[in-house]
Amino acid sequence: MSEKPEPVDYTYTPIGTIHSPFKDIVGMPIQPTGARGIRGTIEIRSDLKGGLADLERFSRIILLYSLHRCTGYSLKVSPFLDPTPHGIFATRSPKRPNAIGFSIVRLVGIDDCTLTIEDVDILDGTPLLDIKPYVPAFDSYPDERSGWLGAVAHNAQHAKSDDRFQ
Ligand SMILES: C[S@@+](CC[C@H](N)C(=O)[O-])C[C@H]1O[C@@H](n2cnc3c(N)ncnc32)[C@H](O)[C@@H]1O
Repeated sequence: MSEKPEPVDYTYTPIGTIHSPFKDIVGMPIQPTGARGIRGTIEIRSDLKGGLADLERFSRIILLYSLHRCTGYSLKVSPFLDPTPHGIFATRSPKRPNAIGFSIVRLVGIDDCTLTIEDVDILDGTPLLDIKPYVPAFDSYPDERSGWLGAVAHNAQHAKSDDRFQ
């Protein structure tokens, strides 16, 4: 019988900090589609500046960040867009076993270690873990099934967060 591997803990050091107009997790956009044109900035650590080379030629970037104001989680949640509970991994709810957020934002410009971005659904002061270029040829599958979100995803354009994940 093969032995079950021991789970390993990983530690990540943030590569920078995301700044946005949102100081409170309540009453803010729940996805970038509901934050069109809302501007923020990212301050990248100065020792990582060289890694920003060539990024300005991409109009969208993928941000992976720590949802640092969340503590704890439930395996079933009633997400913002549906009163019916769903398994946490079938939702984008912020309270998760590993509270990692994912947003595809517009890259407006880069000045030294400061990135200006738009379509920001992220709290001010959020620690940034990684940036990847958004590549439609890699990352877009518009004809795939969207589960329970298929019928309601468009509501994210207007929905605002409440206190259910505080
Ligand atoms: C529904 S989550 C979606 C985030 C991301 N677009 C995703 O899909 O992973 C967005 C909500 O998380 C909350 N939030 C944003 N930044 C956060 C942070 N740093 N810590 C805790 N909650 C945060 C806000 O209430 C926001 O409306």
